[in-house]
Amino acid sequence: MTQDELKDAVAAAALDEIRPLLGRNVVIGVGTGSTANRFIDKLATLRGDFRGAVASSEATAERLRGHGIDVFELNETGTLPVYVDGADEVNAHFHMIKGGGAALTREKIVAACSERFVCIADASKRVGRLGNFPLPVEVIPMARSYVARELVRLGADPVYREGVITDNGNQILDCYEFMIDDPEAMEARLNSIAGVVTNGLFAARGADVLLLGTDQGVERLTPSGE
Ligand SMILES: O=C(CO)[C@H](O)[C@H](O)COP(=O)(O)O
Repeated sequence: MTQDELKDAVAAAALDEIRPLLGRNVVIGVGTGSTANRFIDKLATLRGDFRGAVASSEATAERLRGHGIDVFELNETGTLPVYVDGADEVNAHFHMIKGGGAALTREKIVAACSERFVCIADASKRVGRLGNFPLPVEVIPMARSYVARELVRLGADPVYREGVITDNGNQILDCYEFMIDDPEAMEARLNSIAGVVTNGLFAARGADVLLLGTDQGVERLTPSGE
């Protein structure tokens, strides 16, 4: 199967995963990226079965609205039952690198506010150790050079993602050559650098369900193996 077919398969599986959670008053969290987009397109078929969605990016909000799905501000909704999103890498502990699409901050906020994180990913995203994919760090623009120097001190090779402004008006440094042995500790360490808004490690709050697209079908995996 092609990578696009695998993305389609996990998007369809996510629909089955969330269907029992839906209801007239239910608002769900929706992520960003090409896999999430496929999920959004399929979600449109369930439009009458739930109230609407909180989007993790302006692009996602626009796509949802394009399908006639109501988009809510997170401040209006309280805790969400489920958040569905892709990942750039995911390890055996369901820790992830995210933010390839520069939406990491809002993704982390919506994930934090959701009872369950359903990660949808094709098999190429599964890794033993996080870090082959360059780790994105969102920074306040005036702090970019300072944060880059701090990242070098930590062993990374940060590269400014030129021309990209996040939905929050900030900039992105992508950390190359940065293999991560302890994702939780590194997530906290990076967040302690002045000027860092968020980093793309989702470890303190990883995925609760991983729907992994493989040539043999979609595997449904949970940290406990249930
Ligand atoms: O974190 C993200 C966007 O900020 C995406 O979830 C991640 O980049 C995966 O994207 P795709 O589904 O296109 O491979």
